[in-house]
Amino acid sequence: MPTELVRCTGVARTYGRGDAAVVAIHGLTATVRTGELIAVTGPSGSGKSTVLHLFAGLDSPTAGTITWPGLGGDPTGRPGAVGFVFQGPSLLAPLTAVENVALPMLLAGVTPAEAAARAATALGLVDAAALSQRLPEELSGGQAQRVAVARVLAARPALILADEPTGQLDATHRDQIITVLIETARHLGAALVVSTHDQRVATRLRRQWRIRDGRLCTDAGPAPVPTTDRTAGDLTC
Ligand SMILES: Nc1ncnc2c1ncn2[C@@H]1O[C@H](COP(=O)(O)OP(=O)(O)OP(=O)(O)O)[C@@H](O)[C@H]1O
Repeated sequence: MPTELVRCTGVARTYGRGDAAVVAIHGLTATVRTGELIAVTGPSGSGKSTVLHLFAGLDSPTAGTITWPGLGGDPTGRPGAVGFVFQGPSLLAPLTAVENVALPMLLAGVTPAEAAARAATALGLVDAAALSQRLPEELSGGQAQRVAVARVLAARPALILADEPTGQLDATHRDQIITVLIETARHLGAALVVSTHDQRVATRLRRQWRIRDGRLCTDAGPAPVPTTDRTAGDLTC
């Protein structure tokens, strides 16, 4: 029986106030369960990153509620529960690639020896083993993105949130990264939520969510969502 990892009810996120207010997300009622593979697509500025940040507990709703039943509460207080691949640069500048990958595991209490072994394996999975001793400033944007993916994979989270994880990658690495994210999620029994502009990435995932003007919709994509896979009453607009 899949476990509910994230449950959103009537969630809105508004930035700013008054005339300057931007309603990034509204009326979001959705659930993410273990084992689900979800693509979040939509135009630039439609609210994809906001949804992922809310799911991670990195941002808070201005209306509605978010709970994390299967994670035991707000994931920000639980190192390792959620893995987040950020859209922009996120590696810590003073640390080498392998140290960046190992750090979240060390913070979660993994022994240094095991963290080192898992970091090396994860870097290999994203074709970045040869980059392990480089500092972030010595990596290209795409190489840094692959290291950031390795950092999440190695930590073995229950919920993997990836915000445009292939945006800076060539076609070969794009396919490799989405494959390794899917295979790792399946192996862990984790849920994977990927925001992307790239339909070739979106179609690799089983559920398709489309966001338009801050509202979450289903989308008749190449991987249509079976009606039994929906949360009743949500995801329509
Ligand atoms: N910190 C902020 N302050 C004010 N407005 C913001 C802030 N963050 C996001 N927004 C606005 O919220 C809306 C949704 O932004 P979001 O980054 O979630 O979109 P997105 O779909 O991820 O875009 P992209 O595909 O370009 O990354 C946009 O109108 C954006 O300008």
